[in-house]
Amino acid sequence: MCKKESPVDRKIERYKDRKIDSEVFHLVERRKPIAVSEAVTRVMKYIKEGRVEMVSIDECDGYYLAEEIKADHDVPPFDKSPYDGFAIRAEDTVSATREHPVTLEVIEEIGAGSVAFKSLKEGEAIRIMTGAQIPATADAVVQFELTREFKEAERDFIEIKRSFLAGDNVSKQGEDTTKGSKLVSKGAKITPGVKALLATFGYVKVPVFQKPKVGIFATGTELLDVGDELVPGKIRNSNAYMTAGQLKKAGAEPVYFGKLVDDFDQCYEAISNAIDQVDFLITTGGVSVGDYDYLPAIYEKLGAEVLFNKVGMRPGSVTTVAALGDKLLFGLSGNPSACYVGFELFVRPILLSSFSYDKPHLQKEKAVLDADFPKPNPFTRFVRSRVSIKEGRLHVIPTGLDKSGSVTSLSDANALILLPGGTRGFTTGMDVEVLLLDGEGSKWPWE
Ligand SMILES: Nc1nc2c(c(=O)[nH]1)N[C@H]1C(S)=C(S)[C@@H](COP(=O)(O)OP(=O)(O)OC[C@H]3O[C@@H](n4cnc5c(N)ncnc54)[C@H](O)[C@@H]3O)O[C@H]1N2
Ligand code: MOO
Ligand SMILES: [Mg+2]
Repeated sequence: MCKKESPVDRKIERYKDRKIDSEVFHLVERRKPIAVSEAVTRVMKYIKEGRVEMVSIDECDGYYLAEEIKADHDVPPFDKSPYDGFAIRAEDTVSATREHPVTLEVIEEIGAGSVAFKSLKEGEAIRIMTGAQIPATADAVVQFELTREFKEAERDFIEIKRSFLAGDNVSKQGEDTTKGSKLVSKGAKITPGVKALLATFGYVKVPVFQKPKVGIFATGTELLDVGDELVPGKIRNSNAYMTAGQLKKAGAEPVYFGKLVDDFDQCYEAISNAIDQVDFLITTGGVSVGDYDYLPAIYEKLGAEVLFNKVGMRPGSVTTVAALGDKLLFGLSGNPSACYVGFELFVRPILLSSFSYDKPHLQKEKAVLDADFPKPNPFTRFVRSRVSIKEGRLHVIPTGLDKSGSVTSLSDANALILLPGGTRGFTTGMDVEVLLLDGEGSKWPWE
């Protein structure tokens, strides 16, 4: 029976070329950190426009438009009444005053959705409701409140005590938009307001970018399922659920493949089988330099090109991205805060770019720091934080323990304070940069 390779044997084999003399192996791989902006740039070289599909208007919320929306007719499509009242000929009211009102005979009544049969002659009015098409021969509308109605010999009349001009109280055809106008760009997120336009212009089916399928594996022998009881040495897998939530929020479809124990062969097998089933693959954990951190060796065996494996940032310095052909494999850190930040900085922008969304990166703003942050920042630091508006200014405060292993600082965070590498000693009241987790995004927030 052949002996199973130990993690140390495996490292010796992997690093044998990095020998500095005949005796000494570097069992710890030395990684050279690159700047966050450079790392994001390397990922963004892999942008591919997403596939287009038609979805029912009932199901299109949260998708991104794959085509611009253009008005194919005027809105409103006809002159219409903005009030409940009477459609009149303005010229009939020229002499109307409080003392000498004019009297008009009401010859027909129309509600919204109906069109008048009769045409107005001098001295006549048509009772009209809000939204109804203005009769061809009318040119103004008088609200009920400005008239006095009366009956005489079984006929209906109104009295008007002031004059009106042609066009008064008429919502003109095309006043909202005219046929041919560009209204919403390709790549826009479908919001309730966009849906109103889709419905207005008859989109029973909406052309959208398909949600990319993004596979998730959580690696770690210590991981329990959510429903498992805690046992010594183990923790529940939170990253898979967090990442799935981030994917859904970014408009992608998470495909959770489950958790993997730290065993090279099992991880390699599962990962290589999953790649063809998804557009992107995320793994969490196992990317650092530990004995059971197998992702680097798995990328090597897959023949994937590692775009980077060390970024000058905290948390998430070990975030690794590899490309297998044109498919990206995101090796996010196992530490929950590092995993979260790695997703927001590297995964989210390429997903949004595949929808032609023009602000795929987190939105950068300035905020007033509401707490001291004395720690030094050897690397660019992303502090999980909460922004709020106080007296018209954006304020920010960290949401909890600032360690990459912290999970509790994430629940309340709606921003990341961005502290440049090489700085220290931020104090209450200072201006800092923040990246908004729920903002509309930015084209490029990096220097
Ligand atoms: N000698 C060194 N050690 C470490 C370095 C280093 O440069 N030299 N980097 C540290 C940094 S920075 C980070 S971040 C972590 C990254 O570790 P991995 O990405 O390899 O992740 P694991 O080792 O698998 O786990 C780390 C941590 O996260 C917990 N974890 C893992 N998966 C999950 C999950 N799905 N849900 C919740 N928590 C999870 C795991 O139990 C560990 O506590 O490495 C440092 N070490
Ligand atoms: O990758 Mo680690 O998160 O920098 O702490
Ligand atoms: Mg590790």
